[in-house]
Amino acid sequence: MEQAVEIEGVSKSFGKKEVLSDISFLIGEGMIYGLIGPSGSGKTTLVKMIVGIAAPDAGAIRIFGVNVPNLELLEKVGYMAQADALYTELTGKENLDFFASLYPMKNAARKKRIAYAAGIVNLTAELGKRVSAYSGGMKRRLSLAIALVHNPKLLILDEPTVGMDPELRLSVWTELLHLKKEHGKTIIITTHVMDEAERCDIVSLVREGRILATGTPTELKQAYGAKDLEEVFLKAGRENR
Ligand SMILES: Nc1ncnc2c1ncn2[C@@H]1O[C@H](COP(=O)(O)OP(=O)(O)OP(=O)(O)O)[C@@H](O)[C@H]1O
Repeated sequence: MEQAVEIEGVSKSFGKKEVLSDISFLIGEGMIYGLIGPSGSGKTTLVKMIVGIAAPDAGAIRIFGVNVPNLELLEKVGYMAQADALYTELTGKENLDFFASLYPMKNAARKKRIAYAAGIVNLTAELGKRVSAYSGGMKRRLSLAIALVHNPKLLILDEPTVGMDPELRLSVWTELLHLKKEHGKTIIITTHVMDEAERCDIVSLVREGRILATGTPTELKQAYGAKDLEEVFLKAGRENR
């Protein structure tokens, strides 16, 4: 299997506080890879370094064999940050148009991608409204559509379903699974929600800047004799104290 992402010995400190400590792992192409961990464990910092918007103090990250950061990767990566970066005075459609225009796409293709991305997050009917009138969940949905709009090979989603109702969460997950299965996309997702972690092919449990354990949800549950990933997390955490 080709590696979509290679992370080698990555560390990061803010001042005296080490928030990531010698992290290494590989993400195979076509995987849904979950980074699971409590608030403050370092998931967002790690994700920002994979995207190339923060630099590690030590170590290296490669995406599709290319060292991060590299402009060549912009087209290949879709990133949904935890805080929505939207133009609130513009409509949803104008936001999508703007972000899509940053990538080389013909007009007709751009329109098609915008319609597709808006449909996935069930925002088609609201695209004409200004974002300042959107709810928190709608903003999250628009951010996800923006991450998808240029048809990237690698999607990096930082807590994408926060603020979404269960029905929409389910439909987003259905679409993520479809993107993986039918289009071979690689998806990295951070979450606190354990039933979302269960849907990932591989999960890494992150705590205090370290990876406690990595495996398929089934492997992890077997290895720790646990009934669910929550229990795996608790047991792995105790072992590492
Ligand atoms: N720019 C920064 N300056 C100083 N400290 C930071 C900065 N960014 C993150 N941190 C610290 O790094 C640690 C890890 O934060 P990070 O946001 O990566 O965690 P997280 O696992 O994504 O948490 P959450 O799920 O709440 O977003 C925290 O202690 C945080 O306070």
